[in-house]
Amino acid sequence: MSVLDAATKTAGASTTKSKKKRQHILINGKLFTQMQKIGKGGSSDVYCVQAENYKQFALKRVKLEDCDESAMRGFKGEIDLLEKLADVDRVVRLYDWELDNEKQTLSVLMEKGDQDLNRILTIALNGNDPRFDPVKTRFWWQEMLECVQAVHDYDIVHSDLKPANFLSVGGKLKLIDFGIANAIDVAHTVNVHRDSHIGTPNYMSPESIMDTNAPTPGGQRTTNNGSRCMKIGKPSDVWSLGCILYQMVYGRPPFAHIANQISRIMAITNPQVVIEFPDKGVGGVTVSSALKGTLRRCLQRNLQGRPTVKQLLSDPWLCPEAGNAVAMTEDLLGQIIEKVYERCRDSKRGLPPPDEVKQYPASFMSKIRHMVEHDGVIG
Ligand SMILES: Nc1ncnc2c1ncn2[C@@H]1O[C@H](COP(=O)(O)OP(=O)(O)OP(=O)(O)O)[C@@H](O)[C@H]1O
Repeated sequence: MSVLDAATKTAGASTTKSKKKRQHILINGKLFTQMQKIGKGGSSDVYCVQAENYKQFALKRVKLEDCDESAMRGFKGEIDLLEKLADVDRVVRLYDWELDNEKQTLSVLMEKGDQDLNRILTIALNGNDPRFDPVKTRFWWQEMLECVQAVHDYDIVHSDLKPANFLSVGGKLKLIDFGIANAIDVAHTVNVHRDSHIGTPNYMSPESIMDTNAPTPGGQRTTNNGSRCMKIGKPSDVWSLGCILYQMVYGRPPFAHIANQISRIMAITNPQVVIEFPDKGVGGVTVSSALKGTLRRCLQRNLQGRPTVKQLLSDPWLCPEAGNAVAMTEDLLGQIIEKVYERCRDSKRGLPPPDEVKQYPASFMSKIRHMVEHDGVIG
């Protein structure tokens, strides 16, 4: 669209007819009043619309003019997925959709959310005195995990997890934008088409960046229509979740400090580039060992080593910690007592002197923290 077109479309130069068109929309015969624009994606605009009963919905309008066949398949795939997930509480509800061949638009009517997580994080991180808040972070982390677990239960990999794709609906997070998600087939790995409008690589896993157009040892190839495909599995979603958690803690995703996009992409896939996990988060707030452990495990380039979302939901970091304390299990306490008992029974060394005993608490605590941070297990 030319600058003039754009100016006359949005300025008062529109006719009554076009004004009416903008304000009232029919979707499969049902009338809606178009309100304000509430979001914008790479391929769509999202509006708040009101039904005749005053109920509000979100309407995603996708312009199909410049879409090729594979992009069309992608949009259709998204609708199929949303229909399949209609009863999943953690996925934004699809109410209706309509393809207008004449106007070349796809309209998708959905449950309306309040704001996306990107907006929530931007406000929190750009405020006057931004500080990493473990309580809020734990809340959002659990919410995100519940969302992703809900789709993983259906063997669906979202594959484009980023803060903007989590929507807060009445204080509860829900997933949106299944544009490049796909059902997982055998071996929990799928080749997923990713079209040309890739945005930021900040949340993309190393394996999703690698070009898998070359045949793999497993013999899987990508599409034969020349489109670029990637190998994606549930662990890719876990990496992306780790990037979002990292952003909440340290103020930016792990590779966002690398300004050049190509260098950033190369850093994500290069195992020599080590991810730093500083002891202090945004505003100098201490980052617990358990949290660093969770981050480390999600952000492993070796995807087999990453925890599942189910494991993350019972991860030590989600268990409340008080200050410098660590979570204790019966098994772990048993191991500690046994170690002390063995030491006391060592006739060659004799009973431990008081100075040695005084060091036990600090020494055991540091070992437990190391176990939590590096192995994600206690006991
Ligand atoms: N149901 C909804 N309720 C409220 N806001 C929404 C809703 N769906 C989308 N949005 C807003 O619109 C933005 C874009 O939506 P969406 O991610 O679905 O579009 P897209 O064109 O598929 O984007 P992308 O370029 O990420 O593929 C979202 O980040 C969100 O802010």
